[in-house]
Amino acid sequence: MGAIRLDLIRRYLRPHRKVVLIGVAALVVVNLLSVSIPLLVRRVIDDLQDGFALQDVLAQAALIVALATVMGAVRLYSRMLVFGVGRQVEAELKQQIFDHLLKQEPGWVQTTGSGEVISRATSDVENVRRLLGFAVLSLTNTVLAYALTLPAMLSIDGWLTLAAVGLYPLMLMVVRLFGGRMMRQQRRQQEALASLSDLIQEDLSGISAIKIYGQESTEQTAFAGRNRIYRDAALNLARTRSTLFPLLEGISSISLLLLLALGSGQLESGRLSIGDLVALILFVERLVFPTALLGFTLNTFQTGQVSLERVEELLRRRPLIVSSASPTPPAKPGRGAVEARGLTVRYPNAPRPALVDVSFELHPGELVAVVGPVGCGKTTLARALGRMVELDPGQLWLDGVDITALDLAELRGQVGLVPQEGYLFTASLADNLRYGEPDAPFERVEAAARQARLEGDIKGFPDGYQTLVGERGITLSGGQRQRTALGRALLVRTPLLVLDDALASVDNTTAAEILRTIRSEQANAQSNDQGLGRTVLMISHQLSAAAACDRVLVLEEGRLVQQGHHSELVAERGTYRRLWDREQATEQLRAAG
Ligand SMILES: Nc1ncnc2c1ncn2[C@@H]1O[C@H](COP(=O)(O)OP(=O)(O)OP(=O)(O)O)[C@@H](O)[C@H]1O
Repeated sequence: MGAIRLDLIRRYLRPHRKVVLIGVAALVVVNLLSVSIPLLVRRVIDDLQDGFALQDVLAQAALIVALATVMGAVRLYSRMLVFGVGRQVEAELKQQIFDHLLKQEPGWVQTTGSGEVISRATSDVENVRRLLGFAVLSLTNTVLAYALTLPAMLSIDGWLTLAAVGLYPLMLMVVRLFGGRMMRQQRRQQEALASLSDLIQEDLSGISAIKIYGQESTEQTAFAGRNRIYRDAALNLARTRSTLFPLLEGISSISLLLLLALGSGQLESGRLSIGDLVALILFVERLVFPTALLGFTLNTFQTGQVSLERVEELLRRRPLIVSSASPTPPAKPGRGAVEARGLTVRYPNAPRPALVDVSFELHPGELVAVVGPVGCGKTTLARALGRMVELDPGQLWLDGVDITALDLAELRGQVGLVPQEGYLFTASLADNLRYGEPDAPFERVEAAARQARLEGDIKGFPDGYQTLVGERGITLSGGQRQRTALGRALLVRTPLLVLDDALASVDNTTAAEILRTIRSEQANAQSNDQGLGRTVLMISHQLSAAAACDRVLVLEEGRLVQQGHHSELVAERGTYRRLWDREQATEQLRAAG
């Protein structure tokens, strides 16, 4: 058995120490009462040898019943207190883990696997609850039972006591022998369960891909493999448990038999009264349960320990992307001016950087496109602007402030990032649109929907803006989903808007209308003297969309290889011209065929 992390257990229990202490005090009372009852029974039985007095017997019996009732009530109270602490710690820990998960960068959750994270946040936390509730209660109870019962037994007969409990160390040896194995098996079972949950989650998210490629049977085989591993792990653990506990029961029964056999001899020789023997039997019986329970308790301790460490490991994980300790306030009002100087981004464990030495400027109110072959780093650039990937300081500035020096919440209030796959929460369409500003009035929700060309679609939905969307709501088309994500970003008036291929599923006419709206909004802001209008960086696979922008940045293999207006770039030899020629050829083929 690994070293018990008492420091961790103490730390978790510290905020509840008053309740735990009252619970333990109640257990002391329970055990004192529990020791006094066999002693009372002994007196009654021995008094009976001297003659039967109904009044006395009834009085003693009433006392025993009263004591047993009080004992039961106090035991119930102590259980409620200590189990309550376990539940309380469980609730606090779940909240702490959830808060902690929200602080992590998205890349970590993706690489760790959500099944693994969910398993730690649920089943591991439950094991911790059992450790702090059941295990602490029963271990304290066992210690108290021994501490109070053994002296009482020894005062009756030392040798008989030794004979009765002499086999109990053997019981502990058996527990120790099986303990390490059970701990390893428990860990394997938890890992297998996490891997099974990962697969279910992944397959549910990728169900369309599975169907399109007809890979149901491959996935079934993969599931069967992981399911088998989980089943075997669970069976191994069950096998160890089911060998251990009958062994413990057997040993305690032998103890009782030994006491009866040796005790009756002592009775005959007159060295022991009947009351003494009955009391000893009652005492040994009292110890059977806490000792047998010790097996369960140690088991719970072991699994709880494993889980406690897994939970601690999760809570120790420091997010890579954090606000600066003394953040610089953003420029107010924000103008959306961006400067990148030698921007280099490398994902953790990636063999080479996704962006290398990229330098450019975005002027306030500009509409700039980013194009380039697949995997050239376009999305990474979008993520860098929203600081969704870790950056070294001194590479990227927003309105003259290094973005790593900005408070994260402030930064995200300045940069609207619209990903290609807009996520919809299970909520009304209106609430999805106002997700970034939950208190935004309905007029702004309508305006955002109008700008994102979503209004017409909403009219066709059963409950209009109140239609439930997301996982449990109606299914939106890819284009509707994208336009909702765009509307959500447009509602929050960030000075910089980054569209990461956010119009890819929107038809060309609608995409052009949306761009025109953004353009006229920029122009209005400039002519109304409301500043220069928001700056827009638009990542696109379609060069025809880039042609309508003020400027185009061309990336290739993580480097900025060209920049300029579309008309300049098509006139140059280079990546842009190559991509443009290819797009034109594809268009012509499509028109011809
Ligand atoms: N989370 C990640 N961890 C490690 N490497 C990554 C991660 N995301 C992207 N990459 C790698 O970084 C490089 C740039 O990827 P990025 O997604 O920025 O390209 P992109 O130009 O947006 O591609 P596409 O046109 O396909 O959308 C690629 O080599 C990619 O494999």
